[in-house]
Amino acid sequence: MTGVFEKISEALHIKKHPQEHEQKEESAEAQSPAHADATASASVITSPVFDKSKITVVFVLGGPGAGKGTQCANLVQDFGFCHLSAGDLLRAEQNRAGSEYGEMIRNCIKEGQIVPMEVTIKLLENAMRAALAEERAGEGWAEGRGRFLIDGFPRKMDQALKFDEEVCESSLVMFFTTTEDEMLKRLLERAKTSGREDDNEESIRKRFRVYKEQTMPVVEHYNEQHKVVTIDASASIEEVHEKAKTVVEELFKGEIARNVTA
Ligand SMILES: Nc1ncnc2c1ncn2[C@@H]1O[C@H](COP(=O)(O)OP(=O)(O)OP(=O)(O)O)[C@@H](O)[C@H]1O
Ligand SMILES: O=c1ccn([C@@H]2O[C@H](COP(=O)(O)O)[C@@H](O)[C@H]2O)c(=O)[nH]1
Repeated sequence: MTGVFEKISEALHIKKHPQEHEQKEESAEAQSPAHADATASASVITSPVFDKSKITVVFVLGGPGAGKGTQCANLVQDFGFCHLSAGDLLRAEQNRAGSEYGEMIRNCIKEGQIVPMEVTIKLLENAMRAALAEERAGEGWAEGRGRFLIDGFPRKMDQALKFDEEVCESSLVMFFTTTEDEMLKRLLERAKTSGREDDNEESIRKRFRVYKEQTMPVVEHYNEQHKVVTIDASASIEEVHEKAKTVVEELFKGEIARNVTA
């Protein structure tokens, strides 16, 4: 029987990477799909696709409109990150001709609901592979290394657990906070030009509710792992940027203080 992940990979036109799970592929047994399903259900320890010692993953969380995307764009300029917005990847998949998930993604986004994790995680994994295959120049990208800002993900506990275990263990969570009133104001302003189907007051209220109910437990989870740096995003874009930049500088120097407010 083909696993859910394999079915989604096929549907998303995702090819298996030659380096993926090298140890598993060396084993003749592991080449049998039946065996793969059996081992998955037996919860045999799996190793992540990407090695944390080479690949830095920083999750960027915060409420809708807190300014995650804005700050990620700044940090790309500063540190040469590859910025992957889970929402952008889902919107691209929604609009991809022939996608069997298009309609489902559109509905979820409009309702502020979370798309089933298999889809989002496969899109992220695929985008990470593509970025690594580019063999980018610049700091942090030599010899199979890479640095990723994963924006607006994980939104739900199942995503967090699966990504860390099977794709790449995250190094840090940057958590941008401001008030709901401020986020609403920013999103309604963005709505004038964004063209996003969920930038309207009804969808925004739903997104706020999902954020509180499903994403806040993710922040709590990483807090328990001492991985969270909270950044007050109420200030100007440049002031928030300065704080975020310092956090990343400290991360790369190995001097970061965890579970702090920057
Ligand atoms: N510090 C800030 N002060 C004022 N406006 C801001 C600030 N940061 C971002 N904005 C503006 O607020 C809007 C939302 O920002 P952005 O798109 O970065 O948020 P986001 O957290 O990525 O939102 P979403 O989760 O909905 O994608 C944008 O129009 C942006 O220009
Ligand atoms: O992991 C994710 C991330 C996003 N979504 C859906 O996309 C929209 C928009 O996300 P933005 O980060 O604001 O661009 C979000 O409301 C969810 O519906 C998701 O399902 N899973």
